[in-house]
Amino acid sequence: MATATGAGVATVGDHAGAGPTGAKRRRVGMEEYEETCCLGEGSYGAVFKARHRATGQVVAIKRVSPVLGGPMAVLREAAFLEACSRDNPFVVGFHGIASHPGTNDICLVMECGGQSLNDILRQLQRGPGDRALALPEATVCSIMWQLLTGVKKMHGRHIIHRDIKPGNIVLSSDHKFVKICDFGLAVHMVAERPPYEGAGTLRYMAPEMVLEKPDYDALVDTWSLGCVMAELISGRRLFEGDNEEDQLCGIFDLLGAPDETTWPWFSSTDFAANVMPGLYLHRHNFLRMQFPETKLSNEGFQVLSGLLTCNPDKRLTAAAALRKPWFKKIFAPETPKKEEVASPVPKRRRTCVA
Ligand SMILES: Nc1ncnc2c1ncn2[C@@H]1O[C@H](COP(=O)(O)OP(=O)(O)OP(=O)(O)O)[C@@H](O)[C@H]1O
Repeated sequence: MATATGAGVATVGDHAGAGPTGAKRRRVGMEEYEETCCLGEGSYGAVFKARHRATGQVVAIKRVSPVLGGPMAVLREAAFLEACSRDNPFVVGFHGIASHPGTNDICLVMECGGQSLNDILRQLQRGPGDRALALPEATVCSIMWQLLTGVKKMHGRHIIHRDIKPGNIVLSSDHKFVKICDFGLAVHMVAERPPYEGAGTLRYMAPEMVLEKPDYDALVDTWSLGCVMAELISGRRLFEGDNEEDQLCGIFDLLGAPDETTWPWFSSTDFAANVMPGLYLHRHNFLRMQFPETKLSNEGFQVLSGLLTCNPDKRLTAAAALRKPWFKKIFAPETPKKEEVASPVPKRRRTCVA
C-alpha cells in the first residue's frame, strides 16, 4: 500500500516493482511540487497543474483518492504510462508516483500538456447546418499522423489504450504536437489474456466491444481514432448513442448493418439474432455522404473509412493506416526533437524515497 512518511514523501511499498508492463515505477516527493490550478476532472479524481519548486518544471499531477480509485488502479495506470511514453513523443511523459501529504491521495506525476482536443473542438463547435471544416484537412492529417504513430508504438508493446477520445488527447505545452493521456483503462494483451471486459467511453467504442466480444484486440483503438478523425473534420461527435443499442443503431445507420459476408462473427451475436430483426436497418454505407469531397479528399476518406470499418478483421491497423497515400500527399510532419520529448525526472528525486 502507498503510505506517506512524516515528511510527506511517498513510499510505494509492495507495489513498487514491475507492473503488467514490466515497467519499474519511479517515486517522487510531493513536497517538491506546488500545485497551481486544476486542469480537468475525471471519474476517479482531478488533474492539477503543478510546478517543481527547485527546477521550475511544470507538471500535471493526477490525484486519486484511495477510496475512489484504489492505489492499485493508480499504480497500474502509472506502469502503463511509463511503458507507453518511453521513446514515444505522442504520449505524455511519465515522471513518477507519490502519495499526497495530508490527504493520502495517490498522485501520478506526468508531463503537463495544454488544452485537450475536446476543449478545442467545443470552442470550434458549429451549428447543425454548417458544412465547413472544423479544422483544415492538413491539420487533421498532421494530428492523425501523430496519433497513429503513438498508437502504433503502443500496440507494438502489446498495450491497448481502450479509451482514446478527444478528452484524452492533449496538446504539448508548445502547442506543436498532440499527446495521448489517461492510461487508466489500458490492458496488456500478452500479460493479461482474454476474456476482456468492455471498457472506455461508449460513443468512441468499437462495435465488437459494444457487442461484448470477449477476445477483442488492439483494433478497438483504431476504431476510436476513426471517431476522433471524423470529429476533427466535422467539429461534431460522430456517434451519440445513449446506451449500447442506441450506439449500435447509430453505427449501422451510418455504415450499413453488417451481414454474413461483411462480418461473419456478427451474425452469432444476440443483437443480430434477437434485436436487429425488430429494427429497420439498411445495408448501405453513408459515410461518404456525410464527408463529401468538399470536406475530405479521396486519400483522407480512404483512411477514415478504413478506420471506421465494423469488422475488426478488415479494419486498418495503425501501421497500415500510416502507409496510406494521405500521409505522403499532405506532408509527413516533423517528429519532436529529443529535447522536446518529456525530460525524465531530475536524478536527485530518486533519493526522496523513504
Ligand atoms: N498530462 C496532462 N496534461 C494536461 N491535461 C491533462 C493531463 N492529463 C489529464 N489532463 C486533463 O484532465 C482531464 C481528466 O484526466 P483523466 O482523463 O486522466 O482523468 P480520469 O478520471 O481518468 O477521466 P475520465 O473519467 O474522463 O476517463 C483530461 O480530460 C484532460 O483534459
